[in-house]
Amino acid sequence: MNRDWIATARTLSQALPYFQRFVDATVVIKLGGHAMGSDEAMDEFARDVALMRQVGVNPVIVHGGGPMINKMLGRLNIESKFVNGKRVTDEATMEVVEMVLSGIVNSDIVQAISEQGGRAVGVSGKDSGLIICDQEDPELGLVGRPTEVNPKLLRDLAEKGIIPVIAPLGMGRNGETFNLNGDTAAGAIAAALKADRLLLLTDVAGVKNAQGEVLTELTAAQIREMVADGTISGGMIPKTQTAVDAVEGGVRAAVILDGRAPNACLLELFTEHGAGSIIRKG
Ligand SMILES: Nc1ncnc2c1ncn2[C@@H]1O[C@H](COP(=O)(O)OP(=O)(O)O)[C@@H](O)[C@H]1O
Ligand SMILES: CC(=O)N[C@@H](CCC(=O)OP(=O)(O)O)C(=O)O
Repeated sequence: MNRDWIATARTLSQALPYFQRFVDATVVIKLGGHAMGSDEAMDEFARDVALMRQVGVNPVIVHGGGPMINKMLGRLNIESKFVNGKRVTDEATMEVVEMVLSGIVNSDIVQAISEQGGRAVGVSGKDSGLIICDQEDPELGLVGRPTEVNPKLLRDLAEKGIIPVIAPLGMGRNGETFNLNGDTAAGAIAAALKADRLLLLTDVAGVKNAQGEVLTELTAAQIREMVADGTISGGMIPKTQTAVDAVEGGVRAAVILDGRAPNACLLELFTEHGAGSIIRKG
């Protein structure tokens, strides 16, 4: 018999204890815009998500789309400005953000999962009171800070085997639409669901120290120091902050990993190897 088939059967057999460990587990996956490099990467991600559902995991997808928003704002000659990894969002920018996140990125992910045989439904944090926000900081304009998350919709979907795909938007108390950083939205949802894992998929192998080495385990105290001394900067600031808030909010563990690596989610969940930087309650 072809040796490759033997290896495949063996791999499946070795995954059994991991499949058993994660049956009924809730795994919130944040797919960053930079991790959605190509159609092939998207298809592979979608296949991994469909497989997770097939073996009894409840995946909940929260996506970003920063690079796609930048591109559309560029086409419309609207300037992009970021403060500590968050987009300064005026009304014109908010319209474009909502259009790109809900209208393009969200539906692309839903379609990709459906093509792999998964049942996915696209929503935003504005649907069914999922994410209620206050303004985070007047300097950032219409950027929200989640104050209340109502995960009932997500539980109902999970019960029916449906995979929610969530655009990071929030609703203000007066009906305003807020732009949320994708990591922030994923962390708030993971905490509300008391998820077993929060996987933050990005375009680096993990959190790097000043020497450029990936740290496989990190504590909240280490992260605070690395943000203060500038070792962690830009988009990695909300990402690490999210990981800390999530584990302090009841998520078992958060992992920052390279979403462009082949089968990144499967590697992390179903093999001994693991991947990226893990943050546990410390
Ligand atoms: N200490 C660090 N370790 C790893 N990446 C870092 C660090 N500090 C800053 N970064 C930057 O953070 C980026 C990831 O954040 P971001 O671009 O917002 O990703 P995403 O679009 O996936 O949310 C990396 O590409 C890297 O340039
Ligand atoms: C407030 C804020 O910054 N919102 C983000 C939402 C998208 C996002 O988070 O995209 P990535 O995960 O791909 O970076 C933005 O406007 O770019």
